[in-house]
Amino acid sequence: GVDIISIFLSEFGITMDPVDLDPGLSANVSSDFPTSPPPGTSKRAPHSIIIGVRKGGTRALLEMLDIHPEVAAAATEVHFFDWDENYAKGFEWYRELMPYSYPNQITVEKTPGYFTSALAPERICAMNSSIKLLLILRDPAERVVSDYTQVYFNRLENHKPVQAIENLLVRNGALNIRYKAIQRSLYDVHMRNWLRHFPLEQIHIVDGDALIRDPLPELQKVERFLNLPPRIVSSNFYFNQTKGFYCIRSDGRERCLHESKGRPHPAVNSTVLQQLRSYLQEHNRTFFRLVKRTFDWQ
Ligand SMILES: Nc1ncnc2c1ncn2[C@@H]1O[C@H](COP(=O)(O)OS(=O)(=O)O)[C@@H](OP(=O)(O)O)[C@H]1O
Repeated sequence: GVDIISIFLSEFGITMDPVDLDPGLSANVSSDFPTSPPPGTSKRAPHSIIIGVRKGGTRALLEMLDIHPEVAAAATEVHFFDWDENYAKGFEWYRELMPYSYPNQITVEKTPGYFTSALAPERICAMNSSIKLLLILRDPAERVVSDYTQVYFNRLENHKPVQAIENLLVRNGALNIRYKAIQRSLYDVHMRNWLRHFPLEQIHIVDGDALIRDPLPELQKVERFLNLPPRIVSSNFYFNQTKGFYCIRSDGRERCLHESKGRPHPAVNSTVLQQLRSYLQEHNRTFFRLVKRTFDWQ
């Protein structure tokens, strides 16, 4: 049940878990916003939430969706539904953190921790049971390595000791399935929790690997899901050779995501990686059945 998941998730890796630093874009975005709200705008509860997954490409998805003139994106991660101390501040506190938007716009926030939070689904459902949810997922084994890499760099920055990924993935010769990064990649476990509160049709899954290779088709699917008129076009994206990722061109400006997005991953011992992949395989299959769709995660 839900409690078992949360106990399981919180049991291991707390000490190595960073506050989720997500600086967003490297370009100066704040200068776009005037100090007083534009006439005719207001702060409104989100019409859609990007619920995760951590390291799935949530920042890229939000920034790319924000190209759309009818989208108003929250500037920072809010962590309202997954952090009890924020949830206790109440709904008005949450709404205040939303961007000013015009009546024809939809408000979108992203907090990657919602997907693996035991309580976020019922809390979001209590706010708005017909809200449209966006979930961006990538190959769950690759996600584990990305998660490790994020923690690794945060620890380096904070002058804390770091470990090789194999030391975290393996305990006493076996795969350490209690490692938090692995737990977060059990998409079937978390998805079940969401499907208890929302019908599958209300959760659109964005293929995070496809978004990296070619963002436009994934964004077009999101436009349709959100009933937005098609406004995002191929010239909104250009491949930056130095970064090795697509960057955004919009309103006459070009910008890439922050340098913490798209970091090189460490090489993982192939036997350990194989152990990880075979452990995830059964969970992936269950997940495909749950969402009535497959992904090329192998
Ligand atoms: N266009 C573009 N530019 C840069 N990075 C991109 C892009 N599209 C997707 N990604 C992938 O996004 C990964 C980070 O995911 P998140 O933003 O969800 O991370 S976080 O949970 O908010 O920390 C990040 O993971 P890493 O590669 O491990 O750094 C990227 O692979």
